[in-house]
Amino acid sequence: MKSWVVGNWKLNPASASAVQALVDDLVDGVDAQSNALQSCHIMVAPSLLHLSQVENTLRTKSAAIDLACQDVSALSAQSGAYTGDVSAEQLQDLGVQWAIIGHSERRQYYNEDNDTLLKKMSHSAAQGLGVILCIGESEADFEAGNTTQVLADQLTVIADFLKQSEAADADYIANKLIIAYEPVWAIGTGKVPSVEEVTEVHKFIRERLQSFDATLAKTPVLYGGSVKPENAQDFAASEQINGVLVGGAALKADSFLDIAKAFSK
Ligand SMILES: O=C(CO)COP(=O)(O)O
Repeated sequence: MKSWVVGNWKLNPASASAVQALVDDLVDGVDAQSNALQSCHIMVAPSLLHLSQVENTLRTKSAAIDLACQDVSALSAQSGAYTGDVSAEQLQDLGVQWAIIGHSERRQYYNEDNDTLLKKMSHSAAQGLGVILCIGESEADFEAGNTTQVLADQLTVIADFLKQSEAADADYIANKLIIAYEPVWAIGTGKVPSVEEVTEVHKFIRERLQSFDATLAKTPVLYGGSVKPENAQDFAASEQINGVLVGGAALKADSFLDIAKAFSK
């Protein structure tokens, strides 16, 4: 299975010129190192404001980089009277292939819960937009030994989605779903769980997914939280870790592509 290395740019960079410099560096880097990167899917998720600019560059320079948005409307799959929202249909029309949903920062600052995420997932599926569902426990839950309980609850979004979806969605479920395990306490902190801990958690996630539907046995499960070029090799060594969701280290083309090389095995 090809690995996935996804850069979540969050609310960065601050200017369109800095976005352009980053995407240009990425495209040049991917082109120059295409052999070293061939067994790795590379994806970036710029802010909504910069999606169009990045899409334009990726299309015209034809780099092998997928495009994701960091969020999608829960209110409608199409256009409508929803001030401030961006729909799955609009994103798909722009050439965006994936939506990140359920990131812990959105759960924390926008109170996104399982009901909201089920709507976001359903709208994405209706428009053929792939979904990267982020899950992860807080530090308090980690300390209390509640990790698997928290993850099991967050994964019910998938079970609920499957219950309401039709047989026609089988292809979507098999090819357009990615899970990203991001322990909240590891995001932006420099603290990382051990590879063994992540491996165990990923096994648990995979078992849960398979209990929902056998086709989910092959769903990629990524790790996220303080991934850097210095630790990427360690995570890449685990068969259970199918790639990474990178924040801070994705904001420089060199460090992001060094991580991608570690996963291109
Ligand atoms: O939240 C993350 C990616 O979605 C991880 O962020 P950092 O890599 O900056 O810890």
